[in-house]
Amino acid sequence: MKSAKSKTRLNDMRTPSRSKQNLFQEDRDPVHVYCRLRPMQNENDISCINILSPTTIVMVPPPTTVSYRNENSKSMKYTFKEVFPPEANQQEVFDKVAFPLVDGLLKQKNGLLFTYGVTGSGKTFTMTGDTHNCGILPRCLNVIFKTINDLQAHKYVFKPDKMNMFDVQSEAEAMLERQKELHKFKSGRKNNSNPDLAMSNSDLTKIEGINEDNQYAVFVTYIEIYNNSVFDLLEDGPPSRSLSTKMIREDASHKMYVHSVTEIEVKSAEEAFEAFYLGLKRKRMAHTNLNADSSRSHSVFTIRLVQAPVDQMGEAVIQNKNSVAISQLSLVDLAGSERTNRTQNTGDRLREASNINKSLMTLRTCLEMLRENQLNSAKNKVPYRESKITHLFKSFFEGKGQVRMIVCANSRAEDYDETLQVMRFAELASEVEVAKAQVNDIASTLGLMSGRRKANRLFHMARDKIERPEAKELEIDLGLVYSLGPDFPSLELNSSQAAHIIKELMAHLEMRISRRETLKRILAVKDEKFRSALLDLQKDVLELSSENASLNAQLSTEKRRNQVFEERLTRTENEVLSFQKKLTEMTEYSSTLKRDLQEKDLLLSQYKLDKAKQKKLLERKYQHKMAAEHEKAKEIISEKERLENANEEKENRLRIIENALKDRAEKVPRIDMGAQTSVRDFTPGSTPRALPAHLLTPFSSQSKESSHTPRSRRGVAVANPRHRRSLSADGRGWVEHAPNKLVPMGTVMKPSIGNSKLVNKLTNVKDIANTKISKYCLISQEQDTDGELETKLYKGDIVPTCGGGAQVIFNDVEMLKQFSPTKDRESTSNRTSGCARHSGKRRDTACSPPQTPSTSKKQRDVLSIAAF
Ligand SMILES: Nc1ncnc2c1ncn2[C@@H]1O[C@H](COP(=O)(O)OP(=O)(O)OP(=O)(O)O)[C@@H](O)[C@H]1O
Repeated sequence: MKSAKSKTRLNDMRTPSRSKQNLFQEDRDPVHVYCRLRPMQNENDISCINILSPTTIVMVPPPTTVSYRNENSKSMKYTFKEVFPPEANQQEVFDKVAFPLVDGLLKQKNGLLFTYGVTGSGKTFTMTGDTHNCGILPRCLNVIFKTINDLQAHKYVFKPDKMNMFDVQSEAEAMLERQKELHKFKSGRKNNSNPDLAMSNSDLTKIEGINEDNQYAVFVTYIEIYNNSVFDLLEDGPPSRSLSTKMIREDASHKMYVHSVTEIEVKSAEEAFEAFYLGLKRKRMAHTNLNADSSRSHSVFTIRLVQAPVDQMGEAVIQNKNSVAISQLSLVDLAGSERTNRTQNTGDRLREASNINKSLMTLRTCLEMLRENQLNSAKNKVPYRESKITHLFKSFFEGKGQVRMIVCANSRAEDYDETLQVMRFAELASEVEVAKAQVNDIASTLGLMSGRRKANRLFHMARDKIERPEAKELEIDLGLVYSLGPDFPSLELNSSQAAHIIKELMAHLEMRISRRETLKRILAVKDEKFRSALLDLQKDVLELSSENASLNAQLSTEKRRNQVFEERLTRTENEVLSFQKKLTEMTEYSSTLKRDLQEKDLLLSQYKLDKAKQKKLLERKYQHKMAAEHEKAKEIISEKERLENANEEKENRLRIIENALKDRAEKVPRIDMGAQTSVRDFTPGSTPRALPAHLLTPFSSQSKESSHTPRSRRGVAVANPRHRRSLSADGRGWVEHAPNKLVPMGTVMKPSIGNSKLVNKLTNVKDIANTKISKYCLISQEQDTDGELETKLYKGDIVPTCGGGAQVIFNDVEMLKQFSPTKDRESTSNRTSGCARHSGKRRDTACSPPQTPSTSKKQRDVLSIAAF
């Protein structure tokens, strides 16, 4: 539904804003942006890009895309220099986009062409092509070599000086290098032709109007920018070797270049393409090592055309470095932009993707800044250095030349969101302007006439004609130049005037003799001159050769120094790079630590808040408890007073009974004194046999003692039958209540109750409201403050209640603890003072903890009364 709606809303379409201000100045050219749509992979795919005109497309957001949701389903219109439909072939694209750049290259203008787009949109196809459809790169090479075919300088006449410029070598030096190369060539060279890529043989276009008085040479470099590091793909060595990183530097004319990159001089399109394929193989190998594929890096193939005028004779290149003109065409296949969350990349792939996106982002920022500066005459610093690709492009955007961009797009719906970003980038790029290149006619500045090469060619043709066999028939009399005079007069003596003939002959001979003398003198003079000139020359030669030797020595010293400086510079640059890397890592690490610290601070403050809350809660609880304890204490004191009063009353009554018994005993005659035991003979622990059991309570002895000695709980406790273990489990019925499973402690003294009923839960009142059961014991195990396991037995009497239930009156607590005999004896002895020890293990009874008697009593009195 929504999709149909969006397709009908062409009214909503908007043309991207473009300020025309200052755009078409005479000396500036905008970046030409072309759009190429690739064919759909599947017939069923729905296209989201429609071509409105040869220069305009409309992007219709499919309903599944983020843009559809965020931007109110608006269709977007984008305008380009030209739009290539899916049916457009490689030749068309080359003719419209790259041919003008090649034309410029041959006429000393720099050019940059880059393909940009989402992964799989056809960038590599457009730039390189495949087996049957060769791309822009091979076509450019073809046209270049087709044009300069006869005008090429001999190999090694131009030699890179490693500072992005070229030296001009003499023919002899160049020949020497050629011979060296021939030797290398013989010793083994591999065929680098590629079965997957094709060179176009059909393209026989030749560019007209180039300077025929120049000699040309073509050099190629091939680099890739992977994870923001530059690698030389034509570096010497086997393809499997890992590549070293290169620096980007600025040359004397402020052009950016890759320092110490391998620059190969190529003499044919095939040779150039072979170099390209060698680099491609290297790239694939390097990426296989990194477990990645080719689209994960930006690759830059640069063609540098070097040209210099020939001399006056039209024969050889002028041996002057300043007369060399260099132009370059960089063909850039940018890595595909992609959304990392769509591709679900992780690890190395995620790092690659983020580096690609970062560099494309920097490119975008640079273009934005440039446009801003150009539109508002501002001087904002363009951040070229933030990424290697923009750093390398700096000379194109800031220098002079032509910049072309092909936006490759896949019209399928899945790519819509990313393609939209690409289109926005393209829109931005088309608003940037680049200064037009100016051509310098070096020959005219050197005062050379045009047509030198042509004249030289004609001269050679004429000489060839002269050297042909038919030319040998021509008679050229060189004898006249050095003759001693005219021919001899007639010597025939056949008349009377013979004397006259003799005179003439004599005169002729005298003239010849004098001429001979003159010639001899001239010869001698010339001979002398020649000799002295030869001597001078020899002297000069000697001087020059010694000078040459010293200059050579100086040169080699300088070269060595230069090399040392170069090495030092490279080392320093590497160090700077590694320091920068470290700095970035450390900055990242420090920001991670800061984040951690902040998180921990937050946690700590949260923890402190919680603690404060807890403390307040505990304080409130403590206050409530204390209040309750005060109340309880008051109740206990009053209960105690009541019990003491009752006790006193009982004692009084006992005393009365005792007195009465005494009186009776005195009155009754003694029958068997041995069988009777007097009350006075009662000692704690013994059982008076003659008295009724209910009278032989501790109270009797206690009361007796109390009349003589001050009351002491400790004394009582020793004799208290309740503290004897044998009585812990007397013959009465017990309810043993163990809510939790007991941990076996392996003690000698185990809580063991004979006549007992074991319950885990007290849910049934019949468990205790039973006439056979009168005692209750609650068993609990817990850790004490030292972490030792402590078993407590809370004992009490079961008293039936009037409602038919029962209540337990707790009256005793037994504790069982274990200590290691080796554990901190002193502290243990302090802690266990007043406690019994049994072969390293200790058993406490209810009064065992070091308490004052009153505290102990209090503890017993405080025992709660539980009703069931
Ligand atoms: N115009 C076209 N005509 C025919 N096939 C094409 C066209 N464009 C692209 N293709 C095919 O689409 C596939 C992907 O293209 P290509 O490798 O050029 O994409 P890419 O944009 O370079 O991707 P990456 O960024 O991942 O390198 C290739 O198989 C290519 O042959």
